Amino acid sequence: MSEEQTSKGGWLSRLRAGLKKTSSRIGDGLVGIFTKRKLDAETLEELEELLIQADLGPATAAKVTAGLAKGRYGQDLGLDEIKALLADEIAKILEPVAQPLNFAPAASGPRVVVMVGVNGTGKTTTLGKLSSAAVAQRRRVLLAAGDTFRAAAVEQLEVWGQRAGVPVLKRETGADAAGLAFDAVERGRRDGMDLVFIDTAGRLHNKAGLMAELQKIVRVIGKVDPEAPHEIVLALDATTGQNAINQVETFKSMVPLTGLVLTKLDGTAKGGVLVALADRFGLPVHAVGVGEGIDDLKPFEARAFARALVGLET
Ligand SMILES: Nc1nc2c(ncn2[C@@H]2O[C@H](COP(=O)(O)OP(=O)(O)OP(=O)(O)O)[C@@H](O)[C@H]2O)c(=O)[nH]1
Repeated sequence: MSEEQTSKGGWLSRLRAGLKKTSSRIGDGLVGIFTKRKLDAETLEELEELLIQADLGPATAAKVTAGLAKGRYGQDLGLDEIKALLADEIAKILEPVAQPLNFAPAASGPRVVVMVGVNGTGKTTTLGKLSSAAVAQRRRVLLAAGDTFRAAAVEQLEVWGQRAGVPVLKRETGADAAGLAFDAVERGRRDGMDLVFIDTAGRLHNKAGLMAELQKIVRVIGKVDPEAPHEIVLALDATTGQNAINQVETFKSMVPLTGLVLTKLDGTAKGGVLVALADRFGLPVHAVGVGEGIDDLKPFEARAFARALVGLET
């Protein structure tokens, strides 16, 4: 087995292990619904309810159930067939959004990526992991510690910078985050970086304060490079389940989001929320986090995720 296959196998088994709580919930539910029963109105209703409980949300659960039932009404299907059909329906929703973050520089200069999200969703960790992945692809990365409010957040980003082997631009606690972002983009251009990753604070005194700060960061970056920021990525914590939907709505109303990352998929029973997010917003899902380590973030793969979600082996 090649090194890539080994690491991919490792990654897939970690994804499966991470999604175990979600997949057990779905798998056990399916056993209860389909053992010795046909695909009829009652079983389909129970399936839809199960998918809602697994955080797919009502609209997506209805869509998946209808897709699965189409042309199969009244049939007697085995459990593995049901799982495979379910995975196919889910993969159909996920495929269009499975788009890895582009690590190539933009035509206008370094690709500027601003990471936004509520406190503790994994912004800093994700940027550390993304930096490491980009370095592995021989990209030159600059990290900017835009959460200037918390000294601990800056320190944490510095630790990640050391681990990934990339420089970290920081300022004293309380410094203007937009000013720091401006400097980071300028320095990134001057130093010939491929990527400038900008961390931001998740919570200010209130929503209006956060909105003003994020909008200022975006505006100021645009003064250095009118095309920037090229990406505004929202980090979402999968353990919050349906609340992730509200977070997308909130951040979308503040800044033009270009993509999502979903963290903490390890050990949550709410992994199905990713399907709801994909269906509802259609925003690219760049990566999923399945642990706290540097290698625990991988480009999101629709089919592998869908099959792991329903508890299929491969
Ligand atoms: N289990 C698990 N933990 C994660 C994952 N991603 C991040 N974490 C942990 O979640 C916690 C919060 O992550 P941070 O990266 O500090 O989150 P943040 O959004 O930057 O938070 P603030 O700095 O408070 O704004 C840390 O303890 C991380 O190790 C993941 O995929 N799985």
